[in-house]
Amino acid sequence: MPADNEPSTADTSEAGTVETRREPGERAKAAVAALRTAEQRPGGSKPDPILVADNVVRTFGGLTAVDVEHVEIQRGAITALIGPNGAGKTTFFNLLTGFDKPDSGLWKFNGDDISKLAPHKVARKGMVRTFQLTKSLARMTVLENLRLGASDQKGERLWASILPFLWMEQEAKVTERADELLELFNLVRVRNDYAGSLSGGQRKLLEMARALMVGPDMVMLDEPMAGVNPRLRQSLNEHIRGLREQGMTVVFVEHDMDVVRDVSDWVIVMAQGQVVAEGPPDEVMAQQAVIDAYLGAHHDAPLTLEEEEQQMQEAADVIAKEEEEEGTA
Ligand SMILES: Nc1ncnc2c1ncn2[C@@H]1O[C@H](COP(=O)(O)OP(=O)(O)OP(=O)(O)O)[C@@H](O)[C@H]1O
Repeated sequence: MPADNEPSTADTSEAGTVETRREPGERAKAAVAALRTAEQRPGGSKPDPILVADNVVRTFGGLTAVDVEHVEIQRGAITALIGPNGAGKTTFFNLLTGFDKPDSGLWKFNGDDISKLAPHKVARKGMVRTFQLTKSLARMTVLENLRLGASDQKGERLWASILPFLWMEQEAKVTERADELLELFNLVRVRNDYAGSLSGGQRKLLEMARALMVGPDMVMLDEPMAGVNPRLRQSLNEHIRGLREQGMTVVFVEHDMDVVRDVSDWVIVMAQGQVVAEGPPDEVMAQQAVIDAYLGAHHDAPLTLEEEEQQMQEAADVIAKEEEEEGTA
């Protein structure tokens, strides 16, 4: 966990374990408080940035999907990345986490240049992401999915072949960590169920839990609420805040402005590949230019997963009815 990676003043204090446990939460409060003094302009500097990106450009043929001159992410805070469809948010996520290659650009995480690293190496540095459409493997159990999330931690094939006892110890630790996360995300009951049998919301929780298997410093969530029913949304919100309380930095892409207002400490607005506004949620969302750019482009927003599922169900019902009528004709 990040709390273990970072220097802890409480470890050397006389306050003992209670103080040690409380410390990440206090660090989170300090990080959020420090943001109040941050510059409210695109590319503005942050008091304690964990990620700094410069001149990140990605083109697809003639289309410039991302053209970010400079952006900084405050350590220990929750930053929302918003913007109309096609603004470049997911592409920017893909670039930062090594899932796509830029035309140009340099970004540093915890001071290290990670701009040319493959995704698993980025994860080892402490930066992990989840995907807009969940990537959990349907034919594997929930526990197996989690264990897979840790598979980049060590060269386990090497351990397995040379030092089977150490490998088994590592395996036991991975399962222990998985069980902790199952508890935290209320997934204990479905531990041995196939991931494919989970609801949309439970899959989002699994995806988030899987990202945490490597003990990251920063988590990037791509549309964590998409396809999640309203009942589970509140619980997901709390989980996102919980990541901050544990000392993690969170960046998330979200279209639902209520969620953004509710969860984020800072908002970065992208449009046409560029960062066009930054600031605390209420201030940013009150800007007319942001409202126009955002709402204007949402008239033709794609369907949510729920809407898509509903449409598919309706289509299936129509087909079934037609087949039934053909059969009786
Ligand atoms: N692999 C690709 N090939 C060609 N064009 C792409 C590719 N990936 C993204 N794009 C284009 O780049 C632009 C930015 O897309 P991106 O998915 O990053 O936007 P976004 O802000 O995440 O949108 P949304 O909110 O709809 O997810 C869009 O015009 C998109 O069509």
